[in-house]
Amino acid sequence: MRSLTAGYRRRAVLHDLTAVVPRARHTVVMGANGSGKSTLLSVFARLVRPMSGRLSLPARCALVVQDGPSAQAMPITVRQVMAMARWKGPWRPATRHDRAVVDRRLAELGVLDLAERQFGTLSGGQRQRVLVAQGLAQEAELLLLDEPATGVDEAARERIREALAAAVAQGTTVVQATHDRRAALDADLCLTLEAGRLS
Ligand SMILES: Nc1ncnc2c1ncn2[C@@H]1O[C@H](COP(=O)(O)OP(=O)(O)OP(=O)(O)O)[C@@H](O)[C@H]1O
Repeated sequence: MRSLTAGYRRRAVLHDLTAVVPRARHTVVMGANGSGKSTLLSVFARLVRPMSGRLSLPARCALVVQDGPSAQAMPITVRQVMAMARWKGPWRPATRHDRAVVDRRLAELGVLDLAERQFGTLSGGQRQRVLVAQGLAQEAELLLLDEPATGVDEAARERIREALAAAVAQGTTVVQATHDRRAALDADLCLTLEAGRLS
């Protein structure tokens, strides 16, 4: 991104950001509440359009949003949440390969045994792991995660760390917004936002 400015309606939240996010590496975005981390991920996910500046993005990206009431209210099973990750259109049913990818990702995050459960009945940490598995199952070039380790215990956090490291080793570019200093230490690059500017 070069001289990137973005925000909502006419109000800029991110100001004049210039940085290179390295391909097939793990980048973390840190900063205080309201500094613009989620907004930056939304720009990368093409949900928020830049007001000015330049941005070059890979074709396919996946976004793991923060768990919240709307996710919990979905009346669907974990397996159906995962099916969304592999959805290719109404006339293209899931293949054996799709099912294998889903099972592998659920197992990787330690939640395969929850596959038939209603998503909304899981604990917060279990839902969070399913959402990370859903992001990974999309096999996108760019994987964006908004505070994926919020509310998860140390063992689950470790699973998420390992799963993201494995994805990076396989060529995925991972960008993660986090308040977790440990995640920042493990990352290849740390972008720090202060009131919408890179510091
Ligand atoms: N949909 C929206 N419409 C208008 N303003 C928004 C919207 N989303 C975020 N903002 C504003 O943009 C600014 C940055 O918010 P953002 O959610 O990007 O910060 P953050 O660093 O992710 O915060 P947190 O650590 O609390 O998740 C805040 O002032 C916020 O009020």
